[in-house]
Amino acid sequence: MSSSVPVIVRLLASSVSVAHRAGKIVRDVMSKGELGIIEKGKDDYQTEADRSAQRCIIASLSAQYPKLTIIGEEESSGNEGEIANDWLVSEPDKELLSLKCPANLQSIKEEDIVVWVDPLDGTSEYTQGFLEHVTVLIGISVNDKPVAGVIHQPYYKTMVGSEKIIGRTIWGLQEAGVGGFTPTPPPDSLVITTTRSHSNPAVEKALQVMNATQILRVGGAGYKVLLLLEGKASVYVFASPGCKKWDTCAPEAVLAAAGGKLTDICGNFYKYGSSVTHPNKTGVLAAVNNELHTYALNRIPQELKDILTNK
Ligand SMILES: Nc1ncnc2c1ncn2[C@@H]1O[C@H](COP(=O)(O)O)[C@@H](OP(=O)(O)O)[C@H]1O
Ligand SMILES: [Mg+2]
Ligand SMILES: [Mg+2]
Ligand SMILES: [Mg+2]
Repeated sequence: MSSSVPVIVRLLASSVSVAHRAGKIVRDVMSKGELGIIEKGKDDYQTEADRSAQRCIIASLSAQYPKLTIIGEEESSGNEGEIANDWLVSEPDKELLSLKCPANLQSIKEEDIVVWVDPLDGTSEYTQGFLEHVTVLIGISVNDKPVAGVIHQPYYKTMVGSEKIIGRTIWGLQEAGVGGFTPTPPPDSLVITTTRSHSNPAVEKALQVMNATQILRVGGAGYKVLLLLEGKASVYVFASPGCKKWDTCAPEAVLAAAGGKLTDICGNFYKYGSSVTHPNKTGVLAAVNNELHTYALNRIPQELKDILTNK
């Protein structure tokens, strides 16, 4: 049956299942307590959870979709050996298989798709115990544009009767919409979200000029976009390089499917083709709708935009 489902929809359904599995790996590494932290650069860490979750996601997706281009945040050491069988996920999420595929994506082939994987977004927060901020991100792009994405939150708790369910998976597909959560309108006053662990004077300058009633400093691009989707903040501002394509691909896709917009701080969209450079050098500006995006864009001083674009 699934072969009659367009590849974009199948891939999204598979990504939902595999993100769920990767989330369990993230929790298991934490409960074992051996994080295996490696410092990749200044304020830039990798743990056993980042490495293992990425292996699970890439092995599972490439086994089922061998012609995809998959780009993951973590470098592979090349001598990791066989992957555990229970890390290989092959069942797509059944409900998502019935999603209506937008007409322009129906005949897209595997080889036309670039997948951006952030196995653990919010690593600083993970190591410091801010576990709600942690997400697993799988972004699906076609012709440079994020068209679908998954944001999985491994530590989100829901009560179903007296039973506690851990983890949730939010997804979005261009034109088809979003799922896995209840979209909520933005707050009445301007609430901004930004980095918790990577601030600098340019980031602070861009926040000062916004005239916000509240600033929520949280970890991860995925979690910040979740705050937008759930009506806790209306704008995400990060006037600094540091985020990469794997940080923004899935969040941009889900936010766009919900009616929002994610660009750089000059208002330009990033491109997600296989040959682009990884850093989002000109920062991140995201909002729940076009009006708030334009408001924030106009407030950012030209001087800051010039610094980030090296003018
Ligand atoms: N100055 C910087 N150096 C390295 N990574 C940065 C960075 N600024 C942002 N990032 C990356 O962008 C993501 C969101 O950052 P933040 O939480 O500060 O908003 C994080 O992804 P990872 O946790 O997946 O590495 C973080 O590492
Ligand atoms: Mg990282
Ligand atoms: Mg990240
Ligand atoms: Mg990461």
